[in-house]
Amino acid sequence: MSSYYIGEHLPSPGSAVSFDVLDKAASDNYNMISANITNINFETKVRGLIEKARSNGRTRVYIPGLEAEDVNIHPDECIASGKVIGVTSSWIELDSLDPLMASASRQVLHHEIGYAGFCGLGTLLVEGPKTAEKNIAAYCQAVVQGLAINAYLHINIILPAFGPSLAPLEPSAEDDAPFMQNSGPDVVYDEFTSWDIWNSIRTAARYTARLGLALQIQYSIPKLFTLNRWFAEPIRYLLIDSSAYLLNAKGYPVLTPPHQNLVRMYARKNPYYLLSNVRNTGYEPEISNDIDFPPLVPTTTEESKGAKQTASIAKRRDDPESYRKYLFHLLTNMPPPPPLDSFGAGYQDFLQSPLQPLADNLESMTYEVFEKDPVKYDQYEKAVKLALEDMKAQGIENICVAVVGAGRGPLVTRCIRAATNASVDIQMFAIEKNPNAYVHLMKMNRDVWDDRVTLVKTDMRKWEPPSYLHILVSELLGSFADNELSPECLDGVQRVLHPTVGISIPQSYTAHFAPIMAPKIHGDLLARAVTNNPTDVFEVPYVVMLTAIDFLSVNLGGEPNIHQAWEFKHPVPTDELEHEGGFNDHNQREGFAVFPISRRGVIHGIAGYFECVLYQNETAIVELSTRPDTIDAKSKDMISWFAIYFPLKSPMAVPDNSEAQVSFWRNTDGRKVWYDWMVETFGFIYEPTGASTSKIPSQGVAFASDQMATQGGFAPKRVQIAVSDILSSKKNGCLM
Ligand SMILES: C[S@@+](CC[C@H](N)C(=O)[O-])C[C@H]1O[C@@H](n2cnc3c(N)ncnc32)[C@H](O)[C@@H]1O
Repeated sequence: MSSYYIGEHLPSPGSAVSFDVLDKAASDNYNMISANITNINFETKVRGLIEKARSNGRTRVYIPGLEAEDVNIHPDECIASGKVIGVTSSWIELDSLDPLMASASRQVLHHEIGYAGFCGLGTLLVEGPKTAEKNIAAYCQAVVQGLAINAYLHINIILPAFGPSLAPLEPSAEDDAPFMQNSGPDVVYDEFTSWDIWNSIRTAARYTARLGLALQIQYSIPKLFTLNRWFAEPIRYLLIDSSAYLLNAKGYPVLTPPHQNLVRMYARKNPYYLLSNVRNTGYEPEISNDIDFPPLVPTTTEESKGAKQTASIAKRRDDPESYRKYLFHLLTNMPPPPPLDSFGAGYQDFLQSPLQPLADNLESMTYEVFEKDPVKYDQYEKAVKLALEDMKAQGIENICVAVVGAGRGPLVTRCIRAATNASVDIQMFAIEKNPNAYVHLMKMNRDVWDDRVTLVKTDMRKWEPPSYLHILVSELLGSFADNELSPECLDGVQRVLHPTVGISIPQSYTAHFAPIMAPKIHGDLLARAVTNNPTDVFEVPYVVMLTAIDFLSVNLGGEPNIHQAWEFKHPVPTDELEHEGGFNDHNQREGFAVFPISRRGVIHGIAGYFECVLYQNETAIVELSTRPDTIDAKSKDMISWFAIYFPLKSPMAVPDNSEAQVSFWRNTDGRKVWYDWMVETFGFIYEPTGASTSKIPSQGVAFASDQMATQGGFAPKRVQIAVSDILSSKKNGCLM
């Protein structure tokens, strides 16, 4: 059984929901229908009341509650079947600048929400504002009030994926009205206009999980950066209009390659699919100058209705099922997901506290999860083999290798295999402080390693080996490299390493960061902060499989800008380790970076990653990476680590062509380790040259600013927009 739910969107206010309607959709194999809650009768009644109030010179109107003749649905078996999604009236204008229309619309919406809840509907679709020109605040307020009417109902706002399609076609009569003076300067409609509207609504609704998106897909679809932006949002429904389809040579509806990519991309979010205008579409042959590829914007509204024709097909049969069939075919024939997606299924955007393997003893199941990684252990084996070959070439004999923090022993197995493959005899040690894992190591030694491994149950920092070690192999890395205290542990065991030829695998590791939009995670944290101390919620990092996110700073190729925060190298020079009065201060670090942001958005927090050099010689390097832009080159398909996320308490909006400066600190007092982080945002104003010569910082990619400076006689001046708190995980730091 497939888990794709495809329904038929029936937005006509005329049709009452009955088993006949459901049967009709079911006979075309649709899993559900969406239908208007109220009918044309109700619309006519309300419009009459508005006009009456207007002619009486009133600015308020009272809309009485619903009556039996006003509604399409009743609390019956149809609704109980769970196959009906309610749609509120699309003719209302919650954002109208006409107070009569706005107030009537709000009352209609609230009557419909109340009645939908009474009937037992769990989900509603609510038409979004029709343009961005009007009173978005009034729209937001009506929706937020609506959410409070029924605590269980989920509301999904219908918005087009393609922002410019919201631009008003012609000035409406209302535009002459005196209240127009409140509407401010003209709205520029661009790719993000629709997202701007959504951002206002969900911000006003405090990121509640009960508010989602029904994203409309039409013939014109946005560019990849806009699709990426929507991907970060809660797309619960994909509303695909028949106008998005073309007809193939046989007269069947198919989606264009860009539409197919869109569907495949959003399938990862598991939305419900609703197909609209698939019945009685009555296509006529039309001008076919755009038959091979869709234009970006339909030239007339007519063109956006109904499927496009190929030149060879005059008329398509009336076949509503064909739309569903095609979509189903597309969904069920997608390429298999990448390994991390299958491995992390169910963990997308799920917040976990980072492990503390030093302070806590891990359970077998946790080790078992690590051991499923198809790449990490191969990389370690390669690194150990290279190191052994290099030592052999230098004539070093009686090589001693220790895995420090051996867990259940997978790295020990790999070291033994590397030695066999490098034809080097080694003396093997396995050090583990977790007494339970140690039992498993004993079993492994007996059953797998022929008792050839010397096992020691101790904290590596206290280990006293019989002789110097040539190679210390460890895997103590967290999602931000050093956050599970690898530096502190390796410093403590470094004294056992051979002073001249001893090496550590890994040799070095680096922490990396980037500001991101993560509205889902922010919503989850807000919900947690209702019952928990906000410091414990917002001032701690989380390990998370970041999915519903958007990188706000990208390079010209669309790749995220991610910067290195700092590096640790092992072994550490002895004078650094042993200086007077040291309290682990050599493991303090700080780093900052400037991220140019060309397209507006909201910073919710900082994503963290790591890179690691396991072993490098003059000709080869073996590395690990969790950075989305380098993982494929360095350790493709590695799944052991999700990213780390450092939240901001208050989201920071950033305009087009701005910058975010992110600062990070790794702190320690000799007892524990913690991080501080802070974000500053900057915009640019332009002053005539001569008035100011303030220079944009070099990392700040000069956007329009440098061009203006040279071409138009203006110099850019960097001005601060906002500053976050300094957030600190000190209270919840890692014990050394
Ligand atoms: C992330 S696990 C890796 C386990 C195993 N090497 C693997 O790759 O599957 C880290 C291991 O190091 C151990 N460990 C952490 N700090 C230690 C210390 N100071 N001394 C000894 N073992 C330690 C933990 O108990 C844990 O078993």
